Amino acid sequence: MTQAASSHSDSTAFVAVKKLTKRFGSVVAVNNVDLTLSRGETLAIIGPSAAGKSVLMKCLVGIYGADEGTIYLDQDDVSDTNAPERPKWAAKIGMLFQQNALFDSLTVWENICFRQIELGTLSRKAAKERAVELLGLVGLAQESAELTPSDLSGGMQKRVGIARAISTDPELLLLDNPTAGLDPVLSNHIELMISKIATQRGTTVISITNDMQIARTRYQNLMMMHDGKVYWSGKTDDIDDAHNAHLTQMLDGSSQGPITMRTGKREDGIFA
Ligand SMILES: Nc1ncnc2c1ncn2[C@@H]1O[C@H](COP(=O)(O)OP(=O)(O)OP(=O)(O)O)[C@@H](O)[C@H]1O
Repeated sequence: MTQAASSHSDSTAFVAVKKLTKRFGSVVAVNNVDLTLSRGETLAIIGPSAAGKSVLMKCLVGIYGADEGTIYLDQDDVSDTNAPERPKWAAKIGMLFQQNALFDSLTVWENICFRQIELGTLSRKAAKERAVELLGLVGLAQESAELTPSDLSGGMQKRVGIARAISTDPELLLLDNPTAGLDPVLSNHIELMISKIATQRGTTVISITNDMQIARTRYQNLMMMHDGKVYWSGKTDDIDDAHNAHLTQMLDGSSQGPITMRTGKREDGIFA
């Protein structure tokens, strides 16, 4: 994935982020971040609060443009929000937002196929059929289709959000904390479902999580962010006990600032 771990050159990369920086006033939310992923690869992004994880994801989906650096998706330059290639990518990216971003005034099925209804790419009848099919895929009963988000539990809302994110059969799936606030059993269930979707459809998945165990077991690659920077990135298979202990400490805040990982991959000059 990232330069340290990928065996692919940038010309074959599906996601290629180079020296990306995004500021809000004096806050450097994303600071000189590099990220390279091949098509069909999965990546977990972990890091403490305000690390820049969500802002990075919002740059990828096109909500924010790059202040510096570039974002290429399948070799299309989408660094700016108004890049000519951006509209094409709107349909090729599915995203689950941190708070699900479901519309309370719409039914579950209308939420799931919101985009298709708005753009008129599906009739309402076809959209409902598609939504019901997706409900089955995320493990919800078809009777849920006529409910509204406020009728659903947090876990069910997450599933509806994921169903909406995959409703266009996206090439790139971005998930901002798909298991936040859920109990471990449900978290595991949802992550298993995401792995299956990615494998069956060949989808490239980038997911933010606060759970090291899930990151290590369900994703091929891991990137740790802190203060807008990448502090570690590599294959999850390469994470040994020492990495795991240090990364977990950074994640839960019990380690302050830069740490030395003798066995770690050098990234951003932090690890020796
Ligand atoms: N729209 C915005 N305007 C101003 N500052 C912002 C905006 N969005 C994010 N930030 C700031 O950018 C920094 C990174 O925020 P981000 O949401 O990416 O963090 P995060 O790693 O996703 O954290 P969390 O896990 O708590 O969601 C934070 O300092 C945040 O306050």
